[in-house]
Amino acid sequence: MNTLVIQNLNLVYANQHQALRNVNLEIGNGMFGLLGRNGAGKSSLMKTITTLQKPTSGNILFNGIDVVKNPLEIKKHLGFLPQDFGVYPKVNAYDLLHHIAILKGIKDASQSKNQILNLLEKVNLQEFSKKEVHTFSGGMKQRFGVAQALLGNPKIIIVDEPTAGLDPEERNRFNTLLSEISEEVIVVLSTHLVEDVRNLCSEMAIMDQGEILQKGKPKEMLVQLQGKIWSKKIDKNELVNYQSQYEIISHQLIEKEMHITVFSNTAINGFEVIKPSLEHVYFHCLHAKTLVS
Ligand SMILES: Nc1ncnc2c1ncn2[C@@H]1O[C@H](COP(=O)(O)OP(=O)(O)OP(=O)(O)O)[C@@H](O)[C@H]1O
Repeated sequence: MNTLVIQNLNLVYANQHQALRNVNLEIGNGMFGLLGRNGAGKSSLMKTITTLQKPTSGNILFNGIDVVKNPLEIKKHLGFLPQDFGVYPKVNAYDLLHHIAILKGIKDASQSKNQILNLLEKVNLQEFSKKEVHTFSGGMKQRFGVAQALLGNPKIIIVDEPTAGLDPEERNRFNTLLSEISEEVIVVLSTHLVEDVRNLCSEMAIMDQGEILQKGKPKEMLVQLQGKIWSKKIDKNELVNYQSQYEIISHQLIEKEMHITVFSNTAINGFEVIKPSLEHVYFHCLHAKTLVS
């Protein structure tokens, strides 16, 4: 079992913007979802875990070793799929993986060749090994990104917003691949898509303005909202009125009719109770934060 322990992590950028505020997390093998809107601090946390940048204070322990002091300890076990995965133009998939294998310290030529061929098969790109990577579709590039992240048999894989820009079919294929590889390694998935977390992750954290607002198992978070989510169809002109009275966690126009979803510990006249979803957990969590601050 691998472990990633993050303790009291703070990050203040040179312009004095505090991107991480006292972050504490414990992550084991499997898929961990880090959910937050744009600017929440997810990439800042990912880059700090991968040691691309140093935190202002706090600790990161990978399998018990302090990686801020010993960055190599995580780097040699790390696969990283960053948000903007740049590729060199005019280089085919096989050659680019070969180049990355050398950068990762895989020196043995036959070992490198075997790994590359296996990985191309795993991500279903074996037919395209001689095709230039910059000509790949978005989904193919992301799968190529997974292949490069898996080179060298990492114990921890960090993926930052991996499904942005993928069509639904590519997203499904990509997500299936991620969940297959997560059984024996840690996969940290940063995303603003609740759906990806719901489908894939057994543990999650919700982040906003550099802080972890809530963490745990999605299933348990859903149980906590049982019997507290209420829905009603209203006239859209009444929305402001309802907003002043209730904690509206979402409103949606469905076939020109306004449906509101409200958090309430007790029954509300005229509303029907509905089954909580992870979207409700997320929006309630963000809303509760706005009420406190
Ligand atoms: N190098 C930097 N210097 C100063 N501020 C930064 C730097 N990088 C990020 N920020 C700021 O820190 C905050 C968190 O950014 P970060 O990229 O970590 O968020 P995010 O959750 O990954 O969002 P996104 O999905 O949009 O990338 C933002 O307000 C951003 O503008």
